[in-house]
Amino acid sequence: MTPTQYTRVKEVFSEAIKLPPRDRVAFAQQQCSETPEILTEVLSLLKHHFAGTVLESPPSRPPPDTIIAEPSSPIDPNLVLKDVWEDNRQILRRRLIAIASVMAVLIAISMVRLFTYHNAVWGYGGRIGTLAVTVGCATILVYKPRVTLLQIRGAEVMVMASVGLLAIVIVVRLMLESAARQDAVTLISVHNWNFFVWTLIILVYGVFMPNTWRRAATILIPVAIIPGLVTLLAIRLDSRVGMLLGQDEFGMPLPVTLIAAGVSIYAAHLIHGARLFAYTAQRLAQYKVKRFIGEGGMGQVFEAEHRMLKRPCAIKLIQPEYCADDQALQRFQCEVRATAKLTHSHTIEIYDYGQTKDGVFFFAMELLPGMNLRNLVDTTGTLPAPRAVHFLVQVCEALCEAHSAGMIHRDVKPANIFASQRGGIDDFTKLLDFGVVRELSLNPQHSVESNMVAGTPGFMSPEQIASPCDVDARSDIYSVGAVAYFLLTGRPPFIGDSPLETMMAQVNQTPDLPSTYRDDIPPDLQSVIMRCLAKEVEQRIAGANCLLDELKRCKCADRWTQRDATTWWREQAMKANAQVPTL
Ligand SMILES: Nc1ncnc2c1ncn2[C@@H]1O[C@H](COP(=O)(O)OP(=O)(O)OP(=O)(O)O)[C@@H](O)[C@H]1O
Repeated sequence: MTPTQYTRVKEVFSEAIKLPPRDRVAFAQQQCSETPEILTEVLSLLKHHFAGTVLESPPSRPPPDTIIAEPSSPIDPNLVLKDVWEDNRQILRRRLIAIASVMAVLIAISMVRLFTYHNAVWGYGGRIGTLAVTVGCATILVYKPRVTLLQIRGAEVMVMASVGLLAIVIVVRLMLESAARQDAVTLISVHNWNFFVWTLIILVYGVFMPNTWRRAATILIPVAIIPGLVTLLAIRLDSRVGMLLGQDEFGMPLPVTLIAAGVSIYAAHLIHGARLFAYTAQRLAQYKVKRFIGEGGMGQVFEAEHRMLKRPCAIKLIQPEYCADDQALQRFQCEVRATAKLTHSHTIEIYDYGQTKDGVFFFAMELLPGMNLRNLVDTTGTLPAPRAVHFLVQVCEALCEAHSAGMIHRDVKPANIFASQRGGIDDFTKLLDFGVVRELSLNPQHSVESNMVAGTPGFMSPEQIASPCDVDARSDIYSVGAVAYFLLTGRPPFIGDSPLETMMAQVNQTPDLPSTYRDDIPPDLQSVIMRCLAKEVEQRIAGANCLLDELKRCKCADRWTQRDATTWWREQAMKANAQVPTL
């Protein structure tokens, strides 16, 4: 189906569900009498709607001033997913068609040159093969707009690998021929050309293909090594290559391809950021996007302001690459709906959410001044016990509400707890990122995440790893214990060489006492933390309410006062100001 057809499906479905149930099918049939594929899609959605499996309309709090382009239409998450997948797949598809076509033209030109100037026939086999691959991939992509993302990535690998292989074969062959003729001048220029062409490929790929810097690095660093390997291969096949190359007065070329890879990775990072910024600014018409705050596992966060209300806010949107992943989108929607149901002052407040006409899903939340507890510990070191308890108490208060509403956070970790300054109160804590939350009331069959290991290894409970279907509120208690451990010692209870090793340790090993790493930890607080970290859920502190009581009973509770907090934040501000260079 084309994007236009999906838009039509959405329109008919949105209109149909405004009618009484008995009239909906007839309405859809009448609207789509000439387009059976649209009718099938609409009827299928209506069927699910009857069966109650379409996700319910969120949220209970606050009634968001939704900025969907057509406010009267209800959001249908199924259609959002389809729109977004379609959008991103099409961008990648079009780019690859362009790349494959350019490659095909270049190969065709080289074939003509080969024939005209050298009258040679030896190079045709490889060129014809590569031409077939590039033209074949481009043709399939042109005539099959519904290819999956995986198929597009497969085509990308085929095009790049075939062209790369052709280039390697040509260069090695030319080098060996030059060596056999003792032609140092040609050999050196082929060698330099080889580096030049790969440098060009790396730069073009970095600028042209939309990538995060990580993905660009994964692809481009190995590619940057190829020309060096090609030279080594030629030397290995004929030692005269090495001797003749030694005559190059300027010596081996600088590792230009590695430099180009570095530049490309940086460019990919800048372009990615700029693209996102423009993407956000252009699509979120009711918001003025001010600056990029940061990026998490699946979304970017921007500081913005509502144009009419002039209210500052933070906007989170799903990364375009993740739009191809239905589970990521469902997680994103789940986060908004779950968070919007909670009203506690220590839970982040959602102002607004929606999707734009072209399918970008986002939500606006309160903008928090301050920093998350991960950054707090990383920049200023471990916390005094009273301050750690001060934060933990507020986290437990937020969790009490979530748990009593049947929600488990499942990703309580320092990066998801914000130490902010709200309403004149310093160290006011906010719990964020209900991204992997699971609503207990949901039928597990309908819960997208229930059967998956989700969370952050250093702070996950053993049962979250061993039997993700069976987690209950006590899993969050374990994570709060791990957060407490981190705040006091600067490290989570287990650190493995890999995420898997950390998860295995969560399941099988007993953590060291926090006092192993720091000797001023109050014994009563240490005992609470260790009971949170019990492997057996039955031996763990039973719930957020109980943990709240236990924390409040610790001798150091209430020893961190507002005055302490204000002094701390003032000192931080002074330090930050002192670091600003004066002219
Ligand atoms: N409401 C907000 N106000 C100010 N900064 C925020 C807000 N929400 C998130 N941030 C910051 O934006 C950055 C990205 O946040 P995000 O929640 O996307 O990722 P994360 O929590 O670091 O990672 P992950 O989502 O993978 O767990 C973080 O530095 C976070 O502290």
